Amino acid sequence: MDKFIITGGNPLKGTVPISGAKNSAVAILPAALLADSPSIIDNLPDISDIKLLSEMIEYLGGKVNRKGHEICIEANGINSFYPPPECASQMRASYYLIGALLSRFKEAAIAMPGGCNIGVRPIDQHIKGFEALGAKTLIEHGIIKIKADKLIGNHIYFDVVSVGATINLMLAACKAEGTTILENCAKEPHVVDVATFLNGMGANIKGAGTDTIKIIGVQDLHGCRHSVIPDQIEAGTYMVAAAATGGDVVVRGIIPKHLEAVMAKLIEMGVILEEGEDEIRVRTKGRLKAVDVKTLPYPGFPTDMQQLIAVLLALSEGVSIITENVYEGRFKYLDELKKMGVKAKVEGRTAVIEGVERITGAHLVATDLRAGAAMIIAGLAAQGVTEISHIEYIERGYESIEKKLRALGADIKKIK
Ligand SMILES: CC(=O)N[C@H]1[C@@H](OP(=O)(O)OP(=O)(O)OC[C@H]2O[C@@H](n3ccc(=O)[nH]c3=O)[C@H](O)[C@@H]2O)O[C@H](CO)[C@@H](O)[C@@H]1O
Ligand SMILES: C=C(OP(=O)(O)O)C(=O)O
Repeated sequence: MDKFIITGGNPLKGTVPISGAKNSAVAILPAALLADSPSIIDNLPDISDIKLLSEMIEYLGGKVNRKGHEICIEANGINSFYPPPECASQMRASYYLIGALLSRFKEAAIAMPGGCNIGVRPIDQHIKGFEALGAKTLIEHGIIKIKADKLIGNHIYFDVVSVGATINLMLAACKAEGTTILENCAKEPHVVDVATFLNGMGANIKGAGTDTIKIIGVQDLHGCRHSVIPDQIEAGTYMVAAAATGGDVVVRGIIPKHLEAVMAKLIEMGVILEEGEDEIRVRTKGRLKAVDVKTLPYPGFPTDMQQLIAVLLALSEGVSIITENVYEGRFKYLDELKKMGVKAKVEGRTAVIEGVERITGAHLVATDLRAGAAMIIAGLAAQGVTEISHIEYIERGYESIEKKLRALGADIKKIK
């Protein structure tokens, strides 16, 4: 089992390139299965979720050819609709194979998705949507079996704002007969990115990025070229790491607009930000101030940044309150951080964090992707040595994190 060993105390300095967005890329690969000719996707992040998804597509009979950050996907050879359950259950985004296979082949059988253990993560809204298009579903022995004679457009209202359900229904509806209207949709940048890719393939999707998406079904989709948008959560991670270590870092290759909620909170804390066209410079002067944070769907403060900003709040002056509105189980990591001297109390969906002046290195277990990244930031800001195990969670979503941090002057190494 690999571990990260971090000796804290070095302020991060320099420029860090941001990779393609995990949550966009994991939907775009399944979307490519809808086309009857190859698609070429670039700016693909080199992360384990993408490797696993590529393996599942190959297992189904698709051709996947990856060179660095570019991948070519050809789906005409697909002859199985049953990805290995042990793979599908390892990651959240395997649920996009349901929408994609249903759309093109009218059939799929997929293990219930896994992903970060951050609370209850049902997929009832996905299933409600598929059924509204005419599919029949059966869940047996942990496998979702879904079939349709044909898919017919419908009016679907989501009871909760869900990224996964919004994207999955775009996948399922874009080749359905007639028009589908999706209401109460997620508006995250990755929803827009997937719609852009599908429209590039010949789909007719309007309104992605707003509450209502209209999809007029088309018969055929063709492959196209697409570049994945930058990962705003990876960018936010390095921004917080820069601030937590009192560094001076330029986060480059990003879309600053996607980070507005994160920037607003950092500015409120006293972080100095300079925004360029595709970059943000992050610096600090003196101790940061405590602030309250409430997570919300986009354009609100992203839940995926909650664990990361918590480390900064833990080192700030005063008491901060975090309200986690998306996942009720996303505070487990605070128990690990307490080993470093972090002061926090959790009650339901609220965490009260009392800022301390210093934290100290400890042996920590990464409990999920962002928890692991938060532990890295804490280790970089702490006095002494921090050891983090179960880093496979971190590698699900961060490309070469230790190399990028080392290039910024961090003392971090990966050991077997
Ligand atoms: C692969 C991927 O893109 N993962 C992201 C995606 O996860 P994911 O797509 O799983 O998250 P959703 O947006 O669907 O979940 C939002 C909320 O809706 C609830 N819900 C969701 C679907 C459903 O059918 N029923 C239901 O009740 C969930 O329990 C949660 O409380 O969006 C989350 C919210 O921004 C992010 O934290 C994840 O990083
Ligand atoms: C929760 C996350 O990922 P996933 O939905 O893939 O588990 C995340 O990216 O923070």
